[in-house]
Amino acid sequence: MIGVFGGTFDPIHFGHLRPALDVHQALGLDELRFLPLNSAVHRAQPVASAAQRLAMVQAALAGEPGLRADDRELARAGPSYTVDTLHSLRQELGPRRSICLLVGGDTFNAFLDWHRPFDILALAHLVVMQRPGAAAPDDPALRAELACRGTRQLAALRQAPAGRIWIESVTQLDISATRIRGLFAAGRSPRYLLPDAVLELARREACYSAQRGHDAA
Ligand SMILES: Nc1ncnc2c1ncn2[C@@H]1O[C@H](COP(=O)(O)OP(=O)(O)OP(=O)(O)O)[C@@H](O)[C@H]1O
Ligand SMILES: O=C(O)c1ccc[n+]([C@@H]2O[C@H](COP(=O)([O-])O)[C@@H](O)[C@H]2O)c1
Repeated sequence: MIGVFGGTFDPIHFGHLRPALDVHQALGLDELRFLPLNSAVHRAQPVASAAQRLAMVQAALAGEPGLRADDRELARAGPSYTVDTLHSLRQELGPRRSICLLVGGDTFNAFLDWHRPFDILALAHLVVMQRPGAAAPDDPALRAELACRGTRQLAALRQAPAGRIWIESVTQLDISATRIRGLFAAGRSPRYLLPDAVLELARREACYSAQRGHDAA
């Protein structure tokens, strides 16, 4: 099984990395790929450049077997729709391999508003990185999908290439990229919220200096 974790990663931080490693280990994934988006379809555009965000993801994953960066969204012009990314991955991996799309709990709650969500579910399983003890989603349509597609059997994820929903309780770290950019912009250190190698790269490249930050507090 292959895991796919898309994000803005502006910058990548421990709130992405630890839950993703929890999922990697819990599901016994062969590989987990991190895909920085190019052009966001649902939020403000990133502050750091595509090359900088990719370099930060690569620095964060260096030396961790089974985790790697995948730059296919950056190589594709136009909006980074997840359905297009999964089509591209299917071409690479073939129709039978299980693909697990990792999403944070908050992101999952808005999943039915994504571009062609049911095509996404035809291409991949959804793995929701949930806060331990979190409530079920509010949206009745999403609850209905969860009721029929949800599984606690790993074999169900392995047997079908796509279409199931798995909820995984993960380490909860109250860290966001917005807060990290805010600390940079305020001239304060975000150390211990993200890997040192990412921090050094962000400093060296001045990715989030006060002048560049859109959302500096
Ligand atoms: N602390 C966290 N714990 C668990 N999941 C997270 C955490 N932060 C982000 N995620 C999830 O990681 C994915 C990518 O998130 P993203 O790159 O937008 O990071 P972010 O910190 O939320 O960024 P920003 O603050 O710029 O919105 C999303 O599915 C999101 O739900
Ligand atoms: O394809 C879509 O319609 C879509 C809508 C919202 C979010 N996504 C993807 O979800 C991932 C997490 O988004 P974000 O904003 O939390 O970084 C990222 O890979 C986005 O491209 C995708």
